[in-house]
Amino acid sequence: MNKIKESSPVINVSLMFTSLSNDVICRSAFGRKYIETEAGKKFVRVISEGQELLANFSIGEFIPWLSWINILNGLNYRTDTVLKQGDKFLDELIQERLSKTRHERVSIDMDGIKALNKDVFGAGTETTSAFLEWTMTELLRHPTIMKKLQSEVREILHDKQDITFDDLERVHYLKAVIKETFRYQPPVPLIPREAGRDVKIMGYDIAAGTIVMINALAIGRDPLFWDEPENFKPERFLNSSIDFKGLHFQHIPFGSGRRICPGIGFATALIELVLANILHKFDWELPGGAKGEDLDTTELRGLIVGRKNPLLVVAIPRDF
Ligand code: HEM
Repeated sequence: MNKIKESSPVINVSLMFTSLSNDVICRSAFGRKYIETEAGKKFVRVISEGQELLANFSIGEFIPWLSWINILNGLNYRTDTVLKQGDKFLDELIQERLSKTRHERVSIDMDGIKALNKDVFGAGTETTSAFLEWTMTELLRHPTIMKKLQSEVREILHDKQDITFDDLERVHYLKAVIKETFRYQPPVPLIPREAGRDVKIMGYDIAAGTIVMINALAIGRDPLFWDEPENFKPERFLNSSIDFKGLHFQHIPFGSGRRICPGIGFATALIELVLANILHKFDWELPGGAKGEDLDTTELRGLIVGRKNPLLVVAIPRDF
């Protein structure tokens, strides 16, 4: 909150959300912040490039005898470089931690530790910051919803500075806004699955081993399940039991089944806390009196879909 106050009136909130989720995940996964170090910044770039590469079309995966194309177009080289750079950062980090910690009953090898760290960092940072970006985008595009949400948060929190998890039990409209953003703009729109055996789904034969993409974005905007799906309307969740915890298949921003996102509780707590804080303590406007409806909403291409262009906003601190 202090960083927002100290920054110039126009804030790049995209950058702010990225460094915030990096800090929180690094402290949980690695035990300390890394974003301010050169190595940490490089690792963030490596993870971003890794996400971008994952979204690339790799012809060799679909037509194995054409996999030489991945050599010619540089895909193999880029993938190899990214993997090596990520490995180097984690090697150094783990060695540093091992030298400082007493490790008596360690039953996990280096590759295991690295894989877990990569999983948590890769899956937890960009998803969370992309989600926060989209929530602020939609709130700025819908000033009435922003006002209603701020009224709720401020009525419940009064002049309280430190928001606790107990306070978050009572912010029902905030929870509805979060569910609606997940429906309207899920940070992971496509969820991959591999068919474990030959199956027939809705008349289609799917052979064992086929990769199937489940389109969470399209499901979230399907008029079969949702009223006015193209409108951002958090009220739809106020008297509804529909949640995103994997039991309601029309709303699956975290996936579902045995591979559902294990960070769902972590992410939800973080998102609620961040949004309650920034909406309680600041008013938000677009620079130069720009109107919300004109706000650019171009998406970044990738496995995790955030905004293509950073979100620039004016933050006005509230007097308590
Ligand atoms: C807004 C935030 C987040 C969203 C939208 C999100 C979404 C997802 C989705 C859709 C999947 C694939 C699930 C499936 O295949 O059914 C996934 C997997 C995963 N997520 Fe998240 N996630 C978020 C935050 C986090 C956080 C904060 C962490 C860790 C602290 C995390 C850790 C993971 C891991 C490790 C996997 C892989 C699980 C596996 O393959 O078994 N995620 N996430």
